[in-house]
Amino acid sequence: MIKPSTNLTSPFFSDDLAVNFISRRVVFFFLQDIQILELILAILVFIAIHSLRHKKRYGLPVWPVLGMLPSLVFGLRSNMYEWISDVLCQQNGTFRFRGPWFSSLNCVVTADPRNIEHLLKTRFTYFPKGQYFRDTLRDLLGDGIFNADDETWQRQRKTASIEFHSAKFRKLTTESLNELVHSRLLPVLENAANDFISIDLQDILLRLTFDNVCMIAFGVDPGCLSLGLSQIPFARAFEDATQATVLRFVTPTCIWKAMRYLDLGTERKLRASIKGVDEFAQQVIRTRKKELSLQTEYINNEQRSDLLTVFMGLKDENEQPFSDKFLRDICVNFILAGRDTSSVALTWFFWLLDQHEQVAEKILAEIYKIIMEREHFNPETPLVFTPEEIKKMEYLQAALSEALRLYPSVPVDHKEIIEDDVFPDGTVLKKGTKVIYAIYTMGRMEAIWGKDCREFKPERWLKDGRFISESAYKFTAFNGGPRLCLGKDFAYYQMKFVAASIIYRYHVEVVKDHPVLPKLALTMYMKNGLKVNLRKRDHYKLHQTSN
Ligand code: HEM
Repeated sequence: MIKPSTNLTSPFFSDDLAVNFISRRVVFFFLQDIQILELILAILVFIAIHSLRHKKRYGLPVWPVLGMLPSLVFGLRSNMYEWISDVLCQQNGTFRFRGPWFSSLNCVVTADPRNIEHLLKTRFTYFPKGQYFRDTLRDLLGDGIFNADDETWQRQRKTASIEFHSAKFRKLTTESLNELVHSRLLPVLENAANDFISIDLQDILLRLTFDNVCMIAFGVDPGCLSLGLSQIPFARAFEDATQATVLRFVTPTCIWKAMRYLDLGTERKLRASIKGVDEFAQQVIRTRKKELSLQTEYINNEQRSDLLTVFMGLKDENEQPFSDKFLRDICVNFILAGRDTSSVALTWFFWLLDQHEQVAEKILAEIYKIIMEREHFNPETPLVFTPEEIKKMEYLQAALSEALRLYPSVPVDHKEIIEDDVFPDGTVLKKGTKVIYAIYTMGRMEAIWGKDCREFKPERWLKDGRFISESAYKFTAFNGGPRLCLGKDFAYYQMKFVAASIIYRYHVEVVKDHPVLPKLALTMYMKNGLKVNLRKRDHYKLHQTSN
C-alpha cells in the first residue's frame, strides 16, 4: 500500500492525518517552548549565581531583592557599630548601603573627615536633616531645634545660643549642678558604699542629667535622682517615647504609619507616652505663665533664666508670643539633647578608667594639685569644686575627650542632600540621598588617629600638659559647623564636675564579668547598664601634704 503523502497540499490528505499532524506540530512547538523556558530559566539561574558570586559591592554581598540587608541584620546581631567600622575601614572611609527595594534604607555611609567637613560646613545648606528625619521624629519633637531646618531652626539656634552664653545661664547651670551633686548624687553613692551595694552607675547618671536638663529647660526639678531611686512618670513617659520613636527608623515607613493610623503596637505606646510628656509640659507652661504674670504685676525680683521663661518673653515673626505647642517643642528638644548625652559619656568613661588605673591616678593627682592651691584647705570639710578649679582640670578634660572619641554619645548621625553633589572623596550623591556619618568609626580609623587609634590614651590630647582641642571634622562627637552642639561647654563642665566629685571620693570598680555592650538607640547607652562597686578613697597623701 502506498503511504499517503504527508504533503499538506496533497489531495490524499485525510482529516485524521491532519489532526495527527497538527498535534505533533503542537507537541513539537511545546517541546520547543519547554526548551526555550528551560533556556530562559538556565540564563536566570546563571545570572542569579553570577550575581551572588560576583555582585559584591564594597565587600558586601548584594542579594536579589534584599540588597545588603542580610549583612546588616548580621551586624545588628553582634555589635552594629563595629560592623559598620569594619566595612568603612576596609573601604577607605565611605560606602553605599543598598537596602531592599521596599525599604528606606538606601544611603551613603561615611567616616571620611573631608566628607564630614563638606556636609557639616562647606555645603551646610545642601545637607539639612531632611523630610524623612523630620517625619519620623515629628510626633515627639514637633518643630523643636533638633528636628528643624531653615528659619525655624535658625531662630531657635540664635536665641538659645545667646542664652547659653549668658552669665545668668552659667549661674543657673553651676548652681543647679552643685545642688544635684552634693544633695542628691553623693548621698546616693555614700549609701551604696556604706552598705557595700553594687549600683547601676549608668542609671544613676541618667537620673542626674535628666533632672539637671529639666531645670535648664523647664526650670523645674522632676526629682528622678533621690535616695529611693523611684520612678517618675514624666521621666518614664519621656524614655518610652524616645524608645518607641527609635523603632520607626528600623520599620518601613508605610508600616509604622499604618500602625499609627490603626493605633497598634509600638505606635499605641508612643501615642500614650507622648501624651504623658505633653501633660507634664502643659502643666509647667501653665504654671509658669501664671507665675510670670504675678511677677510683672507685684514682684520685680530676679528673673528666672531657664529656656522656657526666656522663650516666653520673646515674639515670633508675626510679633505674637510663641504658642504653647511651640514652647513645649523647644523644651522637649533640649531635654532630648541634654538628657543622656553626658551621662552615657560618663558611663563609658568610668568603664575605661576601671581598665586604666594609671589614668585614674593621674586624674586624682591633678585634683590634689588643684585643691592644694587653695588658700584655705581643710580635708575634714566637704569639698565643693569651684568653676575655676574645674576649668584647670586639663588632664580630666583630655581623658573625657578620649572616652568620647572612642565612645561618642551620638555614634551615627544623619543628613539628606537636596541637590546633586559630589563628596571630596569622589562619591557621587544624587538629590534625596540619605547620608549617614559614622562618628563611632572615626575614632577607629588609623588614617585619622594613627596606629594606636583603638587605645585609650588621654595624652594624645595634651601638649606640654595643656589640653589641645581637635578639629570638629576629625573629632565629631559634638557635631560641627553651624549645628555644633550648643551644650558643648556646659557638657564638659557638667562631666568634669561630676567625674571629679566622684573620683575624689571613690574608687569605682566595675563588677567582675559585667557584660558591656552598646545598645542600639539614638544615644550610645550601655545595653546592660554599668554595675559598679564603690570603695571610699583614703586621702592619706592629701592629709600628708596639707599638714
Ligand atoms: C557629652 C555630651 C554631649 C554630646 C556628646 C553632644 C553631642 C551632640 C551632637 C552630636 C549634636 C548634633 C545632633 C544632630 O544635629 O543630629 C548635638 C546637638 C545639640 N546639643 Fe549636644 N551633646 C552633648 C550635651 C549636650 C547638652 C548637655 C545640651 C544641653 C543642655 C546639648 C544641647 C544640644 C542642642 C540644643 C543641640 C542642637 C543644635 C542644633 O541643631 O543647632 N548637648 N549635641
